[in-house]
Amino acid sequence: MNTSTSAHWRSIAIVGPYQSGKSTLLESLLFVTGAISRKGTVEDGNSVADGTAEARARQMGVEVNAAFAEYQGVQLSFLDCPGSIEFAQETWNALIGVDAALVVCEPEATRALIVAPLLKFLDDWQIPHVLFINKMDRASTPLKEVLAALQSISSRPLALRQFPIGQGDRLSGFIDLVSEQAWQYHPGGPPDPIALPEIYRSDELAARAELLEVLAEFDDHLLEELVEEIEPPEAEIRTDLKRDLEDDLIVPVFCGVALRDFGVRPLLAALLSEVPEAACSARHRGIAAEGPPVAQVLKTFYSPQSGKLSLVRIWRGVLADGAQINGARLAGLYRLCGQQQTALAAAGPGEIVALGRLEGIKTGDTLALGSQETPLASCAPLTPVFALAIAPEKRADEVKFSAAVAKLLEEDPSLSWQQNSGTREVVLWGQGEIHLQVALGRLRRKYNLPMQSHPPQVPYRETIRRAWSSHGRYKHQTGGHGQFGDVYLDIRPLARGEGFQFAETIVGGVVPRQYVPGVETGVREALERGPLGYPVVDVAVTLTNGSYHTVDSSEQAFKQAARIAMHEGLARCEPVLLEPIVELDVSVPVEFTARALRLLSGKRGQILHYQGDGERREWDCVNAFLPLAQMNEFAIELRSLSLGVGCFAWRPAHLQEVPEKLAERLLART
Ligand SMILES: Nc1nc2c(ncn2[C@@H]2O[C@H](COP(=O)(O)OP(=O)(O)OP(=O)(O)O)[C@@H](O)[C@H]2O)c(=O)[nH]1
Repeated sequence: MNTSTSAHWRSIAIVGPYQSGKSTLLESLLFVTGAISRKGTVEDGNSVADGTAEARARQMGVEVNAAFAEYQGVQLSFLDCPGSIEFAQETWNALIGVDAALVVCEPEATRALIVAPLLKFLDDWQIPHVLFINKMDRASTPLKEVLAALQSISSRPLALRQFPIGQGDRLSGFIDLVSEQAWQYHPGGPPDPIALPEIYRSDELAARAELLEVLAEFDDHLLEELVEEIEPPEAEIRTDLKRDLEDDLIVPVFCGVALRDFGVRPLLAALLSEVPEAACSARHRGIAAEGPPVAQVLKTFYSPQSGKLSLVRIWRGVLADGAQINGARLAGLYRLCGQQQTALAAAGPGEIVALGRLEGIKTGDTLALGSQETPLASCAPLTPVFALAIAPEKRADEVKFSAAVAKLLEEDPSLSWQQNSGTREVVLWGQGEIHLQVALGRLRRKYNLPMQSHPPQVPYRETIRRAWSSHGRYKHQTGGHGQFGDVYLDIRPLARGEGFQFAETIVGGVVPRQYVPGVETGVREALERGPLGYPVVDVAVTLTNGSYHTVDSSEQAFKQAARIAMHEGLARCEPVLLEPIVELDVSVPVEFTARALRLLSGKRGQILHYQGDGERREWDCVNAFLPLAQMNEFAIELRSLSLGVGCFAWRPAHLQEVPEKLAERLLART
């Protein structure tokens, strides 16, 4: 293998909505290229992409899978990415390291919107992409309508490359709109050339004219030819197609049936001839052609055979096993194809390989050999929106818990965890219930750490509505010298968010100075658990009076007296329950705005305002307050009402009184 030239490498991420057929398409691509001799299926759990137990159990992609094929002298790296929005971080991280994305979608106009977040990401990062409309054997909507729906969410013009012959279960072939050659699908082999059926002639001409018009937008010479009704040479069209994809100006569209390998060969041919070469992609990312090796980590994972592996895209130079990179020594360099690892001595620009045991290196990091390299842009971790309280099933496992969770988080940057001091729970945060259940499954399988989980407790607080002057006296006689403390405390509510204030207005030394800290400690301790059972906030306490005993008084005795005064006083101050409120920025397509607003209101949310999303046409951004207790359900229901594309960012806002009836119900449960 020649590792010094990038001309023979193409790396392609296979992305698209949940269950659109990405893994099936990968299987077909590997079969057609001869990388595998027998096709597996997702249902049987034996496809290349069904590597992990979690993916097999759920029959869905839950992480990026790398595969490799060599075809017509070109080495192809494929990254099959999960489609579920809950695993979007995996997909985003992988996308920044490829030459192009192959977006697989279904032939349904009503579901085109699901592709919108993906297309936005590709546009934002200027990643060239090709669309493959899969499952054409099930298409019931005319292709024209599907294309119109997809065009409405793509900022780049779509360039249809094939016109299907037949529809749905009558699909029999396609017409290549560049060569105008018609092909008949041939189950189990390449398509056969056929004469262009006359009944398709006018549709074909119209579709071809549209393709040429799209290309002419970026080529004045072609435009002149079209105006003068000169038939452009095929070579000119092909040159335009290659250049326009390289420059991310157009989105070529192919269609087929991945399950039956229909349309996969012409797609492959276009990938080979039109996807930018590795050096071209590096140039677009601003990486100079000359210089020491540079690579970027697209994914981190732990494998039973090799320990920590970092899947990297090599942008420049050659990496050799054993080399020093970012202060760590490369211990193993592998090409991946599903679960198969092939050890290599070195790998060159354009390749996607796994590097062994790069301690201290994380996903997104830039690896540079030699001089200081400016870090390449990487994806920020997604805001976690769903939480579960977790604990090892067996107490004895608590020791290995932290190390295992640290590895889990290294593998998946969209997870995070926190020890909630108020509720004493360990809370795992992620992108949704399936995401967290997959993470827990991984803890069980990889680290032999069975976990239990449940919805986290809400860190309620309490406060008081009215002031009270309270008296506490602690007097204790135990044989020798006794304990005596006596205090008068004014307890009053503070405005929300003001926390706690302590003051004293003692005159005449009725409580000696050295005992005042004891009083404050007693007050603070009493506030840790108020009459309703939760920490008390937004309270001011003033020590106004008291008395002492020259022998029996101590700081400890005054602390006890303060606790007594607080416990008795707080109960008379009309304690009320407070709940944490978060502020949300919800993004939804305009057709779902009304339902999102209703969902927020139905969950006790308070809508602050909403307006058009500055970044996306036909999307709204709703700003609202929502009780934290409702956030898990909100995350699930928002997705389900918006074809999975509605999303939100959030931040803690403030505490707010729980409505009386609800508070009664909550308190009755505790
Ligand atoms: N009829 C038909 N079914 C297909 C085709 N391609 C895939 N499927 C089926 O669609 C389902 C989903 O296919 P997958 O390949 O797992 O889809 P995926 O996009 O990889 O799924 P995720 O990674 O979970 O998003 C499976 O039942 C496939 O058999 C196709 O061309 N035609």
